[in-house]
Amino acid sequence: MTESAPAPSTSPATRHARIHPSILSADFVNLEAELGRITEADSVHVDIMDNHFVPNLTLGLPVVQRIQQVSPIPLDVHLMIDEPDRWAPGYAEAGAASVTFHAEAAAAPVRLARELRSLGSRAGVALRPATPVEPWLDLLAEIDLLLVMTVEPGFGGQAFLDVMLPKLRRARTAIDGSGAEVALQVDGGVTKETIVAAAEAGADVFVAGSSVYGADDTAAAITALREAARGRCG
Ligand SMILES: O=C(CO)[C@@H](O)[C@H](O)COP(=O)(O)O
Ligand SMILES: [Fe+2]
Repeated sequence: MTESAPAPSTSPATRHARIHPSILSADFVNLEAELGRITEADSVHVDIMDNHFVPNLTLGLPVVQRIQQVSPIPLDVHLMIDEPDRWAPGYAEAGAASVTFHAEAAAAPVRLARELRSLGSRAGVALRPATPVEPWLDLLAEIDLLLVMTVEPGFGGQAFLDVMLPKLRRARTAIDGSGAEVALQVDGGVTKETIVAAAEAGADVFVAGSSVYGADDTAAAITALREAARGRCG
């Protein structure tokens, strides 16, 4: 593992909110400076979109390799791409702390998760809003992160889908019951208001794009998110 942030905990007593700003809302022409605005964060969330799995195109492996070289904080890569079985291992080889692929796109998710772990990354599985979590609850031992999308993937700046809260609660109950160390991440529409309900539903890792990069004081925005979630995770 390359991540220096604390490992996720399944104990409510020790679980704490981790804030992962998404550079999807950053200025892509000034990425190094934009990374310097989020040094308070636990990880930087990097959204990879291929214009096939989602109707948007962002950046790819060469840019992530370069970000990895200059980033002061670990990389949390979110792959919104077809054929993750083929492409995801490259991001682990680049040194990403975690690599998350979509359940809907993976041909052999368990094999892929094992490969990512063998390359030194945490392995994450992401679920679109309409994808049930139940099939994954028997596979928690095979993954390190479960991402419950709280918007349809593809774009920043959308509203948080609070209809995802029951799914988060079911995932939290299963994670706690499994004994597996699996982080429960939410991504999409996270603000200092919506983070409260997400944390109370059991999420402990929070991706925030526009609510961090849209703020003049990004450090204060990160702190406000962490404070809003504090004591509510689990
Ligand atoms: O994966 C995605 C969008 O598909 C996200 O990571 C967005 O970047 C979140 O942006 P906000 O909803 O926080 O603005
Ligand atoms: Fe994302």
